[in-house]
Amino acid sequence: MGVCTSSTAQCLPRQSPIDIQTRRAKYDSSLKPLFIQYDPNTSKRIINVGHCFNVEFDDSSDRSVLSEGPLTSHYRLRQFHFHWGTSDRDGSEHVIDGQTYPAELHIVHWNSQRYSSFEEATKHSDGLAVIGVLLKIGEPNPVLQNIIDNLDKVKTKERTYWTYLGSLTTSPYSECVTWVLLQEAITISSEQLQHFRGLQNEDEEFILENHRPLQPIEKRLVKSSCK
Ligand SMILES: NS(=O)(=O)c1cc(F)cc(F)c1
Ligand SMILES: [Zn+2]
Repeated sequence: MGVCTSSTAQCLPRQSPIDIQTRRAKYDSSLKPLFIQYDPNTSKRIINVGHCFNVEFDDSSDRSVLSEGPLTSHYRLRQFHFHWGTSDRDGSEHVIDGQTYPAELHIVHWNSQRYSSFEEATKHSDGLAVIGVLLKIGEPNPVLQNIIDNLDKVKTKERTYWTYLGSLTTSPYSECVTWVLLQEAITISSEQLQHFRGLQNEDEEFILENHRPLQPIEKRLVKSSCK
């Protein structure tokens, strides 16, 4: 069945982002640790896509992959990007117990085990896996400063996470994403974050914010990898 890009009779909508109500998240002992293997040499370029900037990767082979966790296939790294707000008070897309964060990193992967391309994968309910990392204001983050060369430092040890079935948070909002939201935020300084708001879109207007409003959780269950 193809994915829904809006609520239709056949399927309850599974839109993103959502408010993660941690007390309602259910511990699932079958959830395995994430397996993240990134080769920084697969990074290609930074491109301004109008509403944000994407750091793109060479996804012509499985050199940078995500598997395990809630996933039953291996997913190939495609790009990462950020969402932010007009001030440090909000900007993240996901919200934790009603708490917004100043920004959110999305590391986008597509199911290269089952599909032949990113574009094809977005048409299927198990097509993408996006790691969401919340950013909080704190010390300047050297990794963010050089995130391209240090992507593998973003992965790492036993990270605990929430996971749920959702969608792209920008048009066409395809319901093709298994979301894996890390429970530990990383820091970014207010000055580093200010650089994001200096980006301009195709009309040379500053991109002051680019986060989508919260979407209804409907009947979905958020699972947690830890008690
Ligand atoms: N923001 S998001 O991670 O859901 C996303 C990822 C993507 F590859 C394409 C999109 F349009 C949106
Ligand atoms: Zn995103």
